[in-house]
Amino acid sequence: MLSDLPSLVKVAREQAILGLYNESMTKFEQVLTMLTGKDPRIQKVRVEINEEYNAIKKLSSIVQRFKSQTSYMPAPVKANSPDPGVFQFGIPNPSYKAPSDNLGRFAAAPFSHHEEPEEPDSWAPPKAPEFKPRVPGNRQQPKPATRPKQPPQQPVKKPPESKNSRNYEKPWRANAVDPKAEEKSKEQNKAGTFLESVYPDGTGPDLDLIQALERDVMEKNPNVSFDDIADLDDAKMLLQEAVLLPILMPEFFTGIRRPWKGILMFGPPGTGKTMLAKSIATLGQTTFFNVSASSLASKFRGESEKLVRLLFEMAKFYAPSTIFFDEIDSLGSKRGESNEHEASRRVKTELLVQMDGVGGADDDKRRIIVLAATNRPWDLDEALRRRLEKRVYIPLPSDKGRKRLFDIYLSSVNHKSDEIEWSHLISRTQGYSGADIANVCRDAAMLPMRKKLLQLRSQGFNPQNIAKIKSEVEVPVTMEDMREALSNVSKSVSNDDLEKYEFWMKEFGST
Ligand SMILES: Nc1ncnc2c1ncn2[C@@H]1O[C@H](COP(=O)(O)OP(=O)(O)OP(=O)(O)O)[C@@H](O)[C@H]1O
Repeated sequence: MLSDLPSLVKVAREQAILGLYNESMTKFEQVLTMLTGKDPRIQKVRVEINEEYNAIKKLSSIVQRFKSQTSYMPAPVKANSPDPGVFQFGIPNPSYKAPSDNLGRFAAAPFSHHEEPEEPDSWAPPKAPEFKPRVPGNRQQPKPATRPKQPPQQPVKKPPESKNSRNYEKPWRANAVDPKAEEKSKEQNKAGTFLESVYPDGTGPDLDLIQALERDVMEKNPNVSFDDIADLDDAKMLLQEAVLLPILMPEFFTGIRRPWKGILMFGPPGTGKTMLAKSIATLGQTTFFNVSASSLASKFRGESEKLVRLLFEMAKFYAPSTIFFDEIDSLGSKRGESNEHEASRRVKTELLVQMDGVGGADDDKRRIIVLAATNRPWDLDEALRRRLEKRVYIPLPSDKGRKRLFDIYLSSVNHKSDEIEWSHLISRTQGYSGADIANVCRDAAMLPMRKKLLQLRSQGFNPQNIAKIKSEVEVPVTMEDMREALSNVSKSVSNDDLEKYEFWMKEFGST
């Protein structure tokens, strides 16, 4: 991971030189996020990069301020104007709003605990004069016609090789980061949390995002086994081969045999795609990150790209990891308002960049598995589809699968297995998804209680009456209950949709 830093810093500097400050700052932010750990050498580099970042930030805000002058309406120059020559920008447009820092919170106070005076011997950004727009009231006070003073040009000196000066080449020299020490500090970091490694002093600008990821997205142990999932033998086999083997025998999966960048599970809703992702994470003993792609673009609006970046950083930290994007199509398709679309476009771009890094030469990158699921594969953005190299169809359960589903879901309730007409249930539930069958079983298991409650209706629902029926509701589920439940719960997938899945599978699917 650290091996990418020199090139990233180089690009960031070049962008700064070209005046692409926002792009440059984004790169520097990336670098700062990567510079984690308590190793004093890494921290030293971090401080130096942070200084460089702050200098560019300052420069950027000065430029922003200059740009904002274009929002001023040119004022008619009066012949007897008391102050004709100071500024030619005229009267401020009342609707004008100062441009907010479009970098958001990340740039608001990023890693800025090391504000130091700039050192001219290393890298002194040219200082532009501070521009203060005039307010109309100021026109009364005449001022001499003058241009804002330019600061004296500072000669750019070659950085001396002294111990205390900042030399931007130094950190990336071979001996700057000792690989062994890096490995060790990595191990030390792994003892703690990602948050501790990013913010050793417990606070930082992205604290809330990292906490949200750790709280809502990360599951250390999803605890779902293949046995909990009915049917889907082909999908299980394919996922084992595509996901688990590269973790277990990484030396084999190199070159053309490199692991897949991402795996897409597509098919009707409620067929066990999420369960499969969890079971793969459990089997490979990986940390599981369960991300709802639709909430990425809405809930974390404005911060979604950063969230994606942090997500992959976190996944590397806790590697081996499985990142599961549910409803991945929501990142590809256009939706409603224009700003919403823009937000999802940006987050998708970041996702593509991050996915390109998965499976690379870096050990941690190899041990990240990206799984995604969708019920609408035809809505998937092409670029995303290309990265999701393996595309697995998760169909409705077969006859055998439906029998297994009934076994799984009725096993937790008392039922008379001999009296149940299994063949009728199996044929009657043709076209039902796993989730539909779970609903049938739940409904059947609730029926005895519902019937009792109906009897109670006339007497009223009070604690005494409820206590009376408690023992009476624990009766076995019968075939009659199953029939009734079947008439209450319909299938949720249409035949038209099934045809669409088959068609898409033929066109883009993998076997
Ligand atoms: N093959 C299966 N084996 C066991 N349970 C299943 C199976 N398929 C679906 N289920 C049941 O359906 C519920 C929903 O499954 P899951 O969330 O994995 O489906 P999904 O395909 O991810 O659905 P969606 O596309 O709507 O997100 C599960 O909690 C489980 O109760």
